[in-house]
Amino acid sequence: MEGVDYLADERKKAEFDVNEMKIVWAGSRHNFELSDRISKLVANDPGFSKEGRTMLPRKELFKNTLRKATYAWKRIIELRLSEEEAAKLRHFVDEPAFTDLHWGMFIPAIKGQGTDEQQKKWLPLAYKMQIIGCYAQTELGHGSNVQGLETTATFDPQTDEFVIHSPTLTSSKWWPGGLGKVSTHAVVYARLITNGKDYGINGFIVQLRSLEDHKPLPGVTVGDIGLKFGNGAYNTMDNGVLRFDHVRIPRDQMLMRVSQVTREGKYVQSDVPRQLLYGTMVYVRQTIVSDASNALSRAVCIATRYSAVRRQFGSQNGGQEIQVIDYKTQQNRLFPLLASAYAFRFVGEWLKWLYTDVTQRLQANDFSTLPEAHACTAGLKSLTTTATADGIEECRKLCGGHGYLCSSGLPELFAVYVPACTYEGDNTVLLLQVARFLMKTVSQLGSGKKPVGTIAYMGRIEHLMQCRSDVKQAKDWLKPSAVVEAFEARAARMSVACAQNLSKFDNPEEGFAELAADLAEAAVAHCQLIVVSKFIEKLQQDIPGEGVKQQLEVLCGIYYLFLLHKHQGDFLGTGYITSKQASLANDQLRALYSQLRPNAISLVDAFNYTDHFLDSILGRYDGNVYPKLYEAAWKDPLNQSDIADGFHEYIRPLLKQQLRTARL
Ligand SMILES: CCCCCCCC/C=C\CCCCCC(=O)SCCNC(=O)CCNC(=O)[C@H](O)C(C)(C)COP(=O)(O)OP(=O)(O)OC[C@H]1O[C@@H](n2cnc3c(N)ncnc32)[C@H](O)[C@@H]1OP(=O)(O)O
Ligand SMILES: Cc1cc2nc3c(=O)[nH]c(=O)nc-3n(C[C@H](O)[C@H](O)[C@H](O)COP(=O)(O)OP(=O)(O)OC[C@H]3O[C@@H](n4cnc5c(N)ncnc54)[C@H](O)[C@@H]3O)c2cc1C
Repeated sequence: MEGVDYLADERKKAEFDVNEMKIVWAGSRHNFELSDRISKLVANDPGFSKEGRTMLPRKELFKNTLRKATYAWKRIIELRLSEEEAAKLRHFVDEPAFTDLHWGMFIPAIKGQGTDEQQKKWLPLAYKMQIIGCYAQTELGHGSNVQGLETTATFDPQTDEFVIHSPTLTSSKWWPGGLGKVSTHAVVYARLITNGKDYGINGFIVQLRSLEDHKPLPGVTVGDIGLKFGNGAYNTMDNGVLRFDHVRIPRDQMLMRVSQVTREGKYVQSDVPRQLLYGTMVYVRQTIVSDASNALSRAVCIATRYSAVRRQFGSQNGGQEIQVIDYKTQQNRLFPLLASAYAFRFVGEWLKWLYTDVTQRLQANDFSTLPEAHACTAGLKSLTTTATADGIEECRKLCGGHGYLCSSGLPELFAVYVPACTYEGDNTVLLLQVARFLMKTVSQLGSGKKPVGTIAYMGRIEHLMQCRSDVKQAKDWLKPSAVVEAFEARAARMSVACAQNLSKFDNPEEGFAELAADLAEAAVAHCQLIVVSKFIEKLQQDIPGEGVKQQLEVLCGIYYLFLLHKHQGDFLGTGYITSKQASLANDQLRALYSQLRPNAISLVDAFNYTDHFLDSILGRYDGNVYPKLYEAAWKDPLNQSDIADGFHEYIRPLLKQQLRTARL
């Protein structure tokens, strides 16, 4: 029945002020009002309808995305939206498109690596979308190993130009989003060669297509790399292939903030570290961490609402069956994901602060916090995207059979999200970067260099190596100091154990390769410590709203106790806790599930998602699942006629043959 709220009883159970929680989730009242206004604007505009998206063949799907992206731009101009509002609008349109890379990577690359003059020339064109750009780094042969890229940019002093060339098949650019069919320009990463010497990778702005007829320019071969995982999903994006045959660009199209080539062809390295060339990746990894909470909360919202609607078994005296959300096994799979969504939200907020801080320092030529920023963005990108991708899939399973339907919204969400574990740095490769940072920190202990920031705990290494948990009863696990020390001791001990094992190798690189799996685990322990600490720090702030802080405390407890339970081996193996204390942690975790249960629906309502954004019958705000599932089935193209296309060609002859066989 339309207009009935099937989840109303659940909503009445809430023990906190949901409107205040919406503000905590959004980060501020301003952010809440912005998201609320723009998400409704998008939801109410038929131009942004998602109807039938998963059924479209690739060409139509892609054209539909072009239409939507252009329509979004039209609305942005008509409504005179600010940059912040425009970014929100693109977010709520909720369809991967070339504009993600134009705004999310092409522009940041020019801002981060271009000189003032280069920014003055290129940014206004990009801001008005008079040129459309992408980020062309990865090649067919190399993605993770950026130093192994093969595209060359050779300086020709005769003409004051660079010659961009793809010398091998494996040097073909491969994967850049927006490249295949749309971009007119790219920031291309290539080996800079001048006076016969190879100076390694640098970025270059290269025009790819005519601004008149969109044809590839002479010497440029460009196209789409083909269909990707999932129906619809990321196939709205034109990930591309690109080859250069001695394409010439003016010298001033080399991005010259980090290093320059003079008119005479002399290579000049400025006093900023070369690692700034990787700055766009640091920026995007930070945005990916913030985005993880968006994707996970969507899946959790769907699975939580559906778990309250769905009933199986346990009817007594003809009464209703049990809501599946009341099964402890369902809670043990679902509630830690709900808690993780909140945890990732807060660590994302903190990472944004860290990124802003490091950017301001870089502008003042203070490069001291860059290694930590790199380790934090790489590690948290890896941790949050892995947990989110796995979490979305778990939510699909939590919805039983109906979760497998595209109309649940979960298959598409998973297909769109899962490449986040690979793009912007493969998650294992990124963990190994964190491990290098940890090993460097351990090796410098005792040298007088005091570890600071997220690694400050290593400064208390002697204590952390020998302390023991003093938890005596389950509720002791609610003390923040007990928890932080447990996660610090585990991370410190795992790092020190790796460092000790590494010291047994004559060649440190050989040791690093041999111990890589242990090192990656130590990196995970360090990153989990960051997330737990930032959640606990959040709770130390003044949080208004009746019951809001209490709910966040429950979520925080579930987040760390679930991790403690899942990684019990680490905590027990490093000798910080006893098996009795591990069991008490589990008792406390179960108690927290019971406290969370009446608030579960309101905690997902606090995400403030419109039904348009969720795009899920199982996650509908009103819980009116069954009639809508039934209705949706009849919209499938297969149901346009009672008799299937192909009946006369295939089914009928088959039936006839069976008839003949039966008569034999
Ligand atoms: C507002 C809207 C936002 C919307 C969001 C926009 C985004 C849209 C979303 C999705 C679309 C999809 C986008 C996907 C785009 C891409 O995938 S682009 C391609 C990304 N590629 C990678 O991430 C490659 C991964 N590889 C690397 O990062 C590195 O090459 C490596 C770190 C693995 C290199 O290893 P290695 O060769 O050992 O390093 P070196 O180059 O020798 O450098 C060593 C030193 O440099 C330090 N370092 C490394 N990376 C960084 C960095 N990023 N920043 C700072 N420092 C770095 C490293 O720690 C070493 O330092 P030490 O020498 O001091 O130890
Ligand atoms: C949807 C999508 C969009 C993308 N968009 C862009 C874009 O816009 N622009 C762009 O330039 N690129 C883009 N990429 C490319 C992406 O950045 C790379 O695919 C990514 O960096 C991983 O590199 P790779 O493919 O070389 O993986 P590989 O490095 O080949 O990884 C293969 C396997 O080897 C392992 N491995 C590799 N090196 C090591 C090591 N040192 N130690 C241990 N294990 C290792 C990995 O863990 C992985 O399991 C995109 C990719 C995808 C999937």
